Amino acid sequence: MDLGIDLGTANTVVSDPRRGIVFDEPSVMMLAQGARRPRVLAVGREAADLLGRAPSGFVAVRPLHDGVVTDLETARLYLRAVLQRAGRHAWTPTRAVIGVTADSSPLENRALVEAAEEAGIRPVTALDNAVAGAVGCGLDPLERRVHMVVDVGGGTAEAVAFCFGGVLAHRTAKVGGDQMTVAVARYLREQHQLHVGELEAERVKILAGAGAGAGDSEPVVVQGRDGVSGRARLATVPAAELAAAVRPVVGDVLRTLTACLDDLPPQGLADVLAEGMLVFGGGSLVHGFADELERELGLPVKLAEEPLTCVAEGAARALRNRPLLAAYGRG
Ligand SMILES: Nc1ncnc2c1ncn2[C@@H]1O[C@H](COP(=O)(O)OP(=O)(O)OP(=O)(O)O)[C@@H](O)[C@H]1O
Repeated sequence: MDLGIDLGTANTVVSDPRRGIVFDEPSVMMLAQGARRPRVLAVGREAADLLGRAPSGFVAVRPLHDGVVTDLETARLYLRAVLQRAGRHAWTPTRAVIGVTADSSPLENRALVEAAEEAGIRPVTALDNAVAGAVGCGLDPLERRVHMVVDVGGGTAEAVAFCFGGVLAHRTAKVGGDQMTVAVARYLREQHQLHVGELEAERVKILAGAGAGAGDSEPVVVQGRDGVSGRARLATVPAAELAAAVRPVVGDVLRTLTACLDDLPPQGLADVLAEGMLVFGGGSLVHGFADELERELGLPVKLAEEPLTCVAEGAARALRNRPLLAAYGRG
């Protein structure tokens, strides 16, 4: 079995070149703390549904923190449970490419590869999320022309420029979709005197993004608690207002992109100015994101067709591209 794995801080996506996307759920698992070793009770969406209502003795754990594995045993248990849910039997020989962040260290990559090997995957190759996403969108990272891609995840945004088998420049901002959620909640509190929880703020942010094609003033109905009376209340907020609320976070991403562009040699910059940049990851779906980048940077910005799954799809496709893995593989 061949698999491409995008093990993100927020979501895990697994792609099988023959069957398509076989797992696409939140990166969380619920464990029962047994006398000897922890037992996996639920993984992905089922585990996320238990958050905040798990009985005592159950603990929710995430396999990654800030994009890297911090506990080998947790990562191994998690990957094994995900593979089982993805339809892999314990005896099925499985090889995989797993996405990693561009600024992860060799030690951090080694930890992820080891966890995957212990979960029964062999061989495992780590590949930059940016390169995998580019492959998933049909770009060829081995050609001589420089491509630049931007992956906006939950807690980080990464800009990477590459060509001919090597990375020319990469920059990371420690902000992403989760900071946009926080910005939406703060905006509603300050401008509409409406207190909303994190889940409602995220729902509203996603809904506003989904209406992006329907015009700037498509309103979104928000449910919260009135800041003065404390009673439940609804508010109707135009999507454009929510785009304005997340603009400071988009500004942080923009500064990172500008720095990455500044790092490029003149001919590389010329390639990017002519071709534009490709954006993907959940955070890139927020209302007005690609338009704002295009306006501020003055170059074409293209949103991936499948921004949430292109990294896993590209990783799966890369498995059959030996020259690509030889050039960009990281462990
Ligand atoms: N349609 C949408 N509109 C706006 N934001 C969205 C949408 N879908 C997902 N997001 C946001 O995208 C973020 C998660 O993105 P993604 O799944 O790419 O992250 P990840 O790869 O797991 O994280 P990381 O790259 O930080 O490890 C969350 O903040 C989520 O709220």
